[in-house]
Amino acid sequence: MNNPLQIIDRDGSVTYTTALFPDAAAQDIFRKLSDEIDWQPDEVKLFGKTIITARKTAWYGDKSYEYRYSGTVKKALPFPQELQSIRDRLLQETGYYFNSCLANLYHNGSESMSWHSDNEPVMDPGFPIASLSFGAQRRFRFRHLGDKTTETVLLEPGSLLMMYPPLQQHWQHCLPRMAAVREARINLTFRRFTEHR
Ligand SMILES: O=C(O)CCC(=O)C(=O)O
Ligand SMILES: [Fe+2]
Repeated sequence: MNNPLQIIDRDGSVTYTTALFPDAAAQDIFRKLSDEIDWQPDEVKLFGKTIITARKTAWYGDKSYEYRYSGTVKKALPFPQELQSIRDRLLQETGYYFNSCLANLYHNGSESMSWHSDNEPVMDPGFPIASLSFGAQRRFRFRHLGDKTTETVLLEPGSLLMMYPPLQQHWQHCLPRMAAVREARINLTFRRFTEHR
């Protein structure tokens, strides 16, 4: 693993590490996750209409946590084998034990994720979010809510992006479209769900 690069260092912090998983390992993980994850289209409610996204997602957790967003409720599935071993590796590398994971599948560069912060009340605000990338390389952007400063990072396959608190209170992020990208990308965001409510 290479040394982490500091992307943001105010109002929270972001570090980026290339090759947490080297090329061959990252490709192997991509194949396994393609098969293993229970990919489902996402339902997003916008202005009272339900929109089915092309991007697919799946949500995993230690317990069947319920996660409400955009007018829908999701129940976490138990961690499958490959995802479990990736979580073990993250614990070993970062010292953080993540009890949930949201997986995203972007079939090509036409699929994206718009500006948002991951500040849902059910997520532990004192815990970082770990984001892993496999498959196609995509740009990732941050925008400060106050002064609108932006930062851009290219997310390479096998890389690890760590977002530390209180980043989600001050910055938004997005995954823009990249029309030229033909290949699929898998993203895993490991999070800490609050158990006591
Ligand atoms: O695909 C990505 O890199 C980001 C996904 C994301 O921001 C999220 O799931 O909250
Ligand atoms: Fe996010």
